[in-house]
Amino acid sequence: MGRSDDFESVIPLGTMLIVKNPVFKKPLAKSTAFGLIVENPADIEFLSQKRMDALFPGVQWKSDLPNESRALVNSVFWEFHPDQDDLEIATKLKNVGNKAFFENRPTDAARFYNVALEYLSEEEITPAAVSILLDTLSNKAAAKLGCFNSVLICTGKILGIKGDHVKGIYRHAKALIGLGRYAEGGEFLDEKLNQFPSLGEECKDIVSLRSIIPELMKPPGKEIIRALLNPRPSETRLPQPQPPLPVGMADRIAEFRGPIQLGKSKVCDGEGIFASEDLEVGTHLLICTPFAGLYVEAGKTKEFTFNTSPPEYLIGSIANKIWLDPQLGHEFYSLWAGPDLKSLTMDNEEDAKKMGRVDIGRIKNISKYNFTGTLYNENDDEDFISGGVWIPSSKINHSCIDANAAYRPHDSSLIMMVTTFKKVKKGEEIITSYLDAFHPFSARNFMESHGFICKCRLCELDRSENPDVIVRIVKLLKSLAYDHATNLYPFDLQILTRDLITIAELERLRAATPDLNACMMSRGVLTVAAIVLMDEKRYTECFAMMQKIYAVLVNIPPNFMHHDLAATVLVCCMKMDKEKAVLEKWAEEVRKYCRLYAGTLKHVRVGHHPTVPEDLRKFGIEFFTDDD
Ligand SMILES: C[S@@+](CC[C@H](N)C(=O)[O-])C[C@H]1O[C@@H](n2cnc3c(N)ncnc32)[C@H](O)[C@@H]1O
Repeated sequence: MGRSDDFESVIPLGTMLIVKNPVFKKPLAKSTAFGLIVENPADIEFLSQKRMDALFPGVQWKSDLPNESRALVNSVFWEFHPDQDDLEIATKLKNVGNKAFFENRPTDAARFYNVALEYLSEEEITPAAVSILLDTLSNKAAAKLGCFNSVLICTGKILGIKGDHVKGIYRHAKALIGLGRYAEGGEFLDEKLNQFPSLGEECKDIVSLRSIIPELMKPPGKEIIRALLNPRPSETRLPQPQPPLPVGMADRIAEFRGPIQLGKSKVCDGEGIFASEDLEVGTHLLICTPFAGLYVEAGKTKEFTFNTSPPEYLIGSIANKIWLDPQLGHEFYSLWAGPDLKSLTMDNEEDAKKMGRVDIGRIKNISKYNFTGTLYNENDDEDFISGGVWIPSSKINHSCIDANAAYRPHDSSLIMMVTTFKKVKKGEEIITSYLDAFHPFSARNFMESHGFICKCRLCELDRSENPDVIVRIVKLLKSLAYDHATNLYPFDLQILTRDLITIAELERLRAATPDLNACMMSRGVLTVAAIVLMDEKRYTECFAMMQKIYAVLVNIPPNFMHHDLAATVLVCCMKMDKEKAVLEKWAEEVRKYCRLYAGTLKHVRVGHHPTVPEDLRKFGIEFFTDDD
């Protein structure tokens, strides 16, 4: 719980703990101090002195602190005096709970509120205690971030005592909305607003919550899609996160499911997601919030990882969430838990029981095999951390080269969007790429990262390739002049000629399967094709090489390069005076990747060819269309 130098961040002296499976160890390998650790939050039960007295009357606990020790620790710990009454104690615990909540420790907050509630009997409650009980329940409801079923229990109690409790009404409606029960949330608010007409005046938040419900019931609009896709700033020395969503927008984004359904996967033994109708390019399939996620700003990652690591943090959040709201376990444990654990299903009675409990081993596996996000580098405080586990998108399987949909988690809001980047036929499986295809075969080790052997066309070809050819490809790629450390190309005609011969050999080595020639996407080849040949005005050669790059590129989920490479082909076509139909075709490719990657055609201004719209006008083509 909390920081050890802040006495109110730990539970007060005299609180009893029932601890199952405690272990005396260091919390992290790098920690200097040992502590009594439990991995599973469900293995600790906190009992107030009051509840202990009620459960075990007359029992004298030998472990009471000796006076000399008490004098030593008095400045650090806190406890209740014997002359304090229940209401005072409950109030103090509630306030400490609030403090924990504001310090972003919602689970600690929930524990303090639980102990506070032990001092507030709901049966024989005095009028003075009503307000503190309502406050505590209401704050506990707010602390249960994302644990909406438990929130409804708290708010149900509040509204049973006081039907017009403003925060209770607001949090009840928020929980119904969080559970996707939008219509019910709307009806509930209408009923309350009718019953208590002054409510709208007292709480503008209730009125604005009511007003966004119709929007939540529709597919997301363009403004939301653009904000979610808003790219990371380019041209910065350090990786920068995407711009944050406009204030208040996250509340207006609903969980969204496009025309998809679950089914038995065609690429693995488990489940997958399938198109339930023919899908166009750019169809949004999913918008969802993470079950557990983490965003840490650049510059704060060292401080964050002092006490924990990102995987440990996620495992802890998931465990706490299921502990606070066991019903959430039903959804979470339906995810793939790796080759060594049998998948659980609610259809099986034994499984169903297990799905309401905190099972740390299973949580660890599920977090590992279903994690999406930036990889965290322990030594780099200047990079941000963004990642998590999203339940709906976790059902999507992988192919290095034949993907048809892209994952796009927004860096700081952690809202995930999945969108098709190819046409998909009804009944076809939705496939994404967990890792880009242009990583060499040796780096695409899915056994290590995800517990499976990828059998996509590219992996099968790489696997069956003569080892000498693989060694040759690696050697050829290394010999290209592009310098990865400086991002520079040491231009000289002789060097370029040598590189062109090397690239021609790379092409020949995969001549039978040009769309599987992923080394055409390496930085060395891309720099020669898209920058050096273009600068040299050798458009015919540039166009020919870009065609080969494009054959690979179209099968890879769109990233920051796609629109710029399409624009390179388009510029070559203009320079070569190709017919208008060809220019139209490539202009449409540029538009497609601008929309897919950034959600707006204006993205054409970012990259090496910002004047494409003006250049196209000379050929009678308008780049910007009415729908942007
Ligand atoms: C994020 S889950 C995908 C959904 C999963 N198939 C399920 O049943 O819930 C990732 C797991 O799916 C399986 N998987 C995904 N793509 C695969 C592929 N191309 N070949 C074999 N297994 C794959 C692996 O077991 C992997 O660890």
